[in-house]
Amino acid sequence: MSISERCARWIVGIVEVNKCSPRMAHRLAETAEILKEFSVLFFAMRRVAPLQTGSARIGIQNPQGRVFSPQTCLHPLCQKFPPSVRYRRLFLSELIKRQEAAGCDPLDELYDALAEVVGAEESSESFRSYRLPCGAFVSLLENAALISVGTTGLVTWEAALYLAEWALDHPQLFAGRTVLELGSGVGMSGISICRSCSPRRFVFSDCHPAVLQKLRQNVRLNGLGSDSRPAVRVDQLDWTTATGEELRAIGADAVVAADVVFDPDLTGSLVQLLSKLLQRPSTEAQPLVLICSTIRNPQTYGGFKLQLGKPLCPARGAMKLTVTSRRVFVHRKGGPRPRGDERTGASRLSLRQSDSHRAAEGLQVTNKGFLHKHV
Ligand SMILES: C[S@@+](CC[C@H](N)C(=O)[O-])C[C@H]1O[C@@H](n2cnc3c(N)ncnc32)[C@H](O)[C@@H]1O
Repeated sequence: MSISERCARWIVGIVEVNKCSPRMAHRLAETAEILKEFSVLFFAMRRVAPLQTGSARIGIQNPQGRVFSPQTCLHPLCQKFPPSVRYRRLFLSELIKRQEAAGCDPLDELYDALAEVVGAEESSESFRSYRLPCGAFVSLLENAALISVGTTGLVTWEAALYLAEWALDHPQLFAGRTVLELGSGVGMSGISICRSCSPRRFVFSDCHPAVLQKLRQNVRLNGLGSDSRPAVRVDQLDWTTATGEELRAIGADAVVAADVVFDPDLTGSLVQLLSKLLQRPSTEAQPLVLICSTIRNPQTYGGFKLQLGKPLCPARGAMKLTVTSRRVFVHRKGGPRPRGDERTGASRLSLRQSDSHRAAEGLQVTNKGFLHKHV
């Protein structure tokens, strides 16, 4: 009997029981939630430690423990876009160890999968897949190291997840628009926006050749291209050299960027670029410009805002963008504050990473200055 047949049998069994047991219905719903959480953590290569709590919560010693594997290491997505060899090895060893310790017979398929990764060679790149709220995954080829070949652009940074999550909550700001992303890196925010916010056109951009190569690969892997909907392009665009003409030709109605404020030597050119993007005749609408940042060094970030204030004449405007360590909010100035449950709601892209409690901030940049709020 195949794993899926065995699982199906188990789930049917539970559903049968569930018909006459509210307690079981509650347990089934809890199990489904834990499995989803596991699947999200596994495919985004997050720490395997929650396996302990998760397995304790749904009881790894009984057949339920077996449902972890079809949602993770035995899921077809794991074949198509596998997480790193090292991660799979750790995950499988832990899963098998826990099942054995609980006196339960691990599935043969788990031993087979472990044997496969024990002998496999480690690579400097592997896939991370991020589950969108609609249930689909964005799968990205990323490097293992945060900095490699002289760039930070070969991994997804936390601000990209925040930006994606915020955009997914505000699709109306992107629907039908031409969106330009600056410093796209491996493409997480942009691909999520393309998949969930219905822009008309999306232009990814970066300056580094290795990043552009990986970005193009990821865009293709996620079914996007010049003929897709939205129509997508990947441009080489360097903040230090991009001209006003080049930017006007893109014709962006919205500009987004995640984690682009990290180097004090670059902030000047980034601010100049933003000014060029916002310089439009008074008859034309200003593009919406949203920058999402992780604040690692308050001096670097403060310097960015200081420079942003100078050429763009700081002024108070109509919208505030708020980023917390878990979620991003926008609300009209003087309008209703985000609801309490929105503030504390669980992150939909599972943003719990090592630096998730670091301060983060979102800015809306206008030609009159920027609007922001620290949290
Ligand atoms: C920290 S990474 C962020 C990548 C992605 N936005 C994310 O959050 O995952 C910074 C990105 O900015 C790009 N970058 C740095 N300097 C740049 C410049 N002068 N022009 C264009 N892109 C630049 C890097 O190549 C890199 O992809």
